[in-house]
Amino acid sequence: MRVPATSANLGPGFDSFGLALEIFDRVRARRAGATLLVDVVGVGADEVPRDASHLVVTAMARAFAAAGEELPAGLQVRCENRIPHGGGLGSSAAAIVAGLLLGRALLAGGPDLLSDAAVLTLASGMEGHPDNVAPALVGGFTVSFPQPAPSTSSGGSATSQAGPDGAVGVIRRDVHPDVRILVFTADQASSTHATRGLLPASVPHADAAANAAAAGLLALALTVEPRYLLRATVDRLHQPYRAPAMPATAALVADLRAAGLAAVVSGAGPSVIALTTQDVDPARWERPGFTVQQVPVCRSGAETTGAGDGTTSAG
Ligand SMILES: Nc1ncnc2c1ncn2[C@@H]1O[C@H](COP(=O)(O)OP(=O)(O)OP(=O)(O)O)[C@@H](O)[C@H]1O
Ligand SMILES: N[C@@H](CCO)C(=O)O
Repeated sequence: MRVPATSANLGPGFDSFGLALEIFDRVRARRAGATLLVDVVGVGADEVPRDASHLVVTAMARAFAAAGEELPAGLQVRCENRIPHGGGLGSSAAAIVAGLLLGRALLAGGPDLLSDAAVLTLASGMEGHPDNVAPALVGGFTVSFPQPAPSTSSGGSATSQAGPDGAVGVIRRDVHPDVRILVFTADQASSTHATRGLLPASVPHADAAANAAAAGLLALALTVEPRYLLRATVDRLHQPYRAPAMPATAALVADLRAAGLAAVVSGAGPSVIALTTQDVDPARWERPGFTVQQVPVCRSGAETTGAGDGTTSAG
């Protein structure tokens, strides 16, 4: 199967907004032999485990467990990775989504046992937030939100909290065709877990209000009114608190914004994306520590292709 990179938050949409990008990890799995074999090539190959603790395998096991089954002992998994690990481009979400979808595909009657909605909720639970896994699954621009539990949905409002099962909903839209995405991939890695620890437990009301206004505007700017992109990508909830841990990222975002480009920290950083309708030469923005390229939005999300021989692949 092939799963896209994703950029989460997009400035003000902390833990909710996400965008799928045409940079792909490709993963294959098949029932074979009597033991688990994990083969990894590409980005991060020297750093990830080759046993059942590999994130793709963990997610496959989670899909089997959700169907009341155990992961088969004999399994071959091959990962060809292009999404940088710890870069803020959704590598862990891609691994989780790949594992859950491959696990479902290898289960007899998998799609009946595990709906797409169930996969989204399982993936969000594993990742800890839905904003990367949602676009990795469905592509495009996504807004994720807590779903009220079915038992409480009648009369529920848009402000309902997540149900007891932590169910997640998603709305997907195509990005306006004039919007181009520049991706500044950082050479350095940064742990999302660590940089979430930099965020305060509470924020000033004025900052929350500013983010609410920007997030609403951004949903419109990305889909119908791109001229508002710069104003819509102001964030006061996470980027200021993370800036001291990634000064080069903060400086790049500031420089791009000063030039009129709607730049934001990608996910938890340290990579950066800029959203623009201008015809920008990426070479003009080359910086030490970053690789810059224009990347199309991935409209399709994760794609699975069964080989019909017990092999399931994405990509
Ligand atoms: N393809 C993969 N295979 C196995 N493990 C992976 C894979 N991708 C990510 N991981 C695990 O997830 C960690 C990175 O996750 P983390 O959430 O910190 O960063 P990210 O997902 O790249 O960035 P962000 O969540 O900000 O978009 C890696 O260090 C590794 O342990
Ligand atoms: N919303 C998450 C995204 C991580 O990719 C965060 O900013 O921590």
